[in-house]
Amino acid sequence: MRDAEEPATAELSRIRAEIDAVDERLIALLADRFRLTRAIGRLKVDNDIASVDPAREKIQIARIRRLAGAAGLDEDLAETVLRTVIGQVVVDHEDMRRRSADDTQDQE
Ligand SMILES: O=C(O)C(=O)C[C@]1(C(=O)O)C=C[C@@H](O)C=C1
Repeated sequence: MRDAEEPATAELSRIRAEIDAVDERLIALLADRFRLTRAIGRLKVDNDIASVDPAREKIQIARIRRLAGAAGLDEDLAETVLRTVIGQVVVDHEDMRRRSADDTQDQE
């Protein structure tokens, strides 16, 4: 029994190491995305542009669903992940807006 389990344990460890590497890439990509959305947030705050752009989001969701389908990934899952990320971006932009307004008030 023990001998039969060992290859499975080794395979489990090998796959988990691959998962850890993928997670590392995911985090790096997410950090890249937030660096870009922070730049957009700065532009939006400075030019008084709304944080949420529903038309843009509609295009993004349709695109991500298409990409997920082509990659054999559940389209609803892909949409949920993107909506979660975008939701957090909007929170981030609103924080930037609040901080910017506070700074302006402090200077008055
Ligand atoms: O493209 C923008 O205008 C953004 O603010 C970025 C972003 C996104 O995270 O992709 C976030 C909020 C908007 O509603 C749409 C898209």
